[in-house]
Amino acid sequence: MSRDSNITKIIGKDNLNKLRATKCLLIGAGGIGSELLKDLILMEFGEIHLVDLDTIDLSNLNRQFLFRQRDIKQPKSTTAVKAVQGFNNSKLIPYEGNIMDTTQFPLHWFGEFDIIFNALDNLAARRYVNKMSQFLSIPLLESGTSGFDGYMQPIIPNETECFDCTKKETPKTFPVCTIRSTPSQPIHCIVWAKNFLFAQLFAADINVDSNSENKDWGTTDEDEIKRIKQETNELQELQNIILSGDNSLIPKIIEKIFIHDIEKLLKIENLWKTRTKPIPLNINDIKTDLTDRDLDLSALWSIQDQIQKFSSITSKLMKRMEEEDNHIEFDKDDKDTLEFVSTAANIRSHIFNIPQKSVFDIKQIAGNIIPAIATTNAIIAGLSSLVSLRVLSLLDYAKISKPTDLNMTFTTKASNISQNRYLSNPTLAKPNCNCPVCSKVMRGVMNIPSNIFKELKLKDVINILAAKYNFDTEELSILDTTGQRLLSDFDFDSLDEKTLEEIKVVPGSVILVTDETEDENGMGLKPLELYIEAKDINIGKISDIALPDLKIPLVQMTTPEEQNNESSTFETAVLQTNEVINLDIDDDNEDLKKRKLQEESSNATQNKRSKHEEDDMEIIEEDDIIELD
Ligand SMILES: Nc1ncnc2c1ncn2[C@@H]1O[C@H](COP(=O)(O)OP(=O)(O)OP(=O)(O)O)[C@@H](O)[C@H]1O
Ligand SMILES: [Zn+2]
Repeated sequence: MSRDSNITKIIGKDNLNKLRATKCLLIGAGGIGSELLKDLILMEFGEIHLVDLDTIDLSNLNRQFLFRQRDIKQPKSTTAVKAVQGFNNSKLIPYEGNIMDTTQFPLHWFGEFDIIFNALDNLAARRYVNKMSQFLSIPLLESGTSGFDGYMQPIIPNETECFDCTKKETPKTFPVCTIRSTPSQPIHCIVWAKNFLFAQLFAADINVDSNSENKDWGTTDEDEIKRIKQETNELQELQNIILSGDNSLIPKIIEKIFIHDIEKLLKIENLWKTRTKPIPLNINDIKTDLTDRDLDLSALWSIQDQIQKFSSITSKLMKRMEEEDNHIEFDKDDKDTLEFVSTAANIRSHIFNIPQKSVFDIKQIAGNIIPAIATTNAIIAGLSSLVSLRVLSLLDYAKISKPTDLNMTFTTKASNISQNRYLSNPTLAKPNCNCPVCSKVMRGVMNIPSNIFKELKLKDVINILAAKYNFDTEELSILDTTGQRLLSDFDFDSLDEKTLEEIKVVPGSVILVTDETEDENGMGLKPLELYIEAKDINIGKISDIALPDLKIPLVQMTTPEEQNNESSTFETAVLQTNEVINLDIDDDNEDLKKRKLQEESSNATQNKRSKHEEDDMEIIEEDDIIELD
């Protein structure tokens, strides 16, 4: 039986030829990406371009089956391509790089592909690729897994909902005061050990900004804020001990953080009115024994063992600081850094009467890991590759009459829909009319000759845009959505005389152009989002700038209720105008926190990163990072 007989049976000879002429982009060569690469090769896609920014880690080998021990530290994309050469008929092109790097991957590069597969592990890159697919109207197959959970969503620009049509959970954050003063769960102590103590002592360039007046401390208690600031300064002194390399000073570190700091905390009586008071370590428990002992990483150690291990690991890390340029990053796979964070967290837990955790458990939490399951990756990648045949209209017996006939898939557990089946696969929804990425704006590419970025002024751009789209220059607001900066509006024109180079509008920037003019019915022109591209011509002129030919429709700018609420006094009317402008800016920018996206209860993908409560402890899932403020 020939290699392609199965795929020929499924899609037919003609369609196989079309597939062989199809060029696809696969982003991510990790868990899902390895599976997808194998699937796409076996299906015989014509060209597969594979992008990944990372190198191979030991912890990848259990599921990223294309990699072997000898490949550790090698780039994922090139290694994956080498691994499949033996059974490959497709043209494979690997790239080492960040897909968001506009120099390596400019917009027109994305434009070469017929279809894009996302096999990523973070929100920022997923959102970015979603935007690129929207700008260029290229179908995107989005996917993700977390343990036994997973989802796969085809996105057909302008026809079906995009990745940003539903609100995604933002990273979990903890108030500073919980972490620094009143921990009550193991995770609080782990965050303290990793993000404050370890970062301060070993990652020398991480500067905790203790004096920032605008910082949200999570408390208004002046004494407590003062204490946190002072403690931060003292931590810097501890860093000097680490840098001195003198391990006879290790007991001083222990005394400071596990006795003196706790005693200071106890003096803030307000904190302990409703909480159990912490009990500082006993000075007699602090002994200098720097022997490096092997302890069971999945067991709970006694407090004496924790203190002993903390001392010996600190001594080891002090030595490494000399060898590693005074800078060590926390890495869950670096046993020394993991054991430092584990012992520091557990000693703090002991002091605050919080259950301790094994090093193994802390590795999961501090590394934000839900163990990845190879089978889930295989299922999701399989569905993604299979559905791509329907997206490309190559599956004659399952033809679609419209893109919303396509199905997405998610695991039932991730959606809470029904407990009786593993997968749910509803058809796709239409774009959410409030989506800041796919619905609320028109979109296009502005091509500017590369030589004129240093002479083209923002004012010139405003005039060019106004002439092309009939905008009112007096009412135009321009926002750099990449950097979240207002560049110009009716009462802010100080950048108008600056050149694009000066205001850092560069190839790859995305600007949002809004004409604030409204007619008596609250209607105005739909905002326009423009991707800035550099045109490589010899000596380009302003007249060589190319803008998309778009007919910009009128949309409702102010709702009738907002109009009715308009105040009669001048002062409040001005306030309201400002408010409307701010809301517009927020609305049209996915990353600003005040998004007013309506949550679509029918769509379950938003629940896909559920939060487990386990042993009174929160486990932070895949994309979540622990942020402190
Ligand atoms: N901006 C990006 N550009 C290119 N590749 C990216 C980008 N962001 C993430 N990736 C890649 O996407 C892949 C995601 O794979 P996966 O979820 O299996 O993560 P992993 O890092 O391999 O494993 P784990 O995080 O579970 O240890 C990774 O190989 C990662 O390097
Ligand atoms: Zn959308």
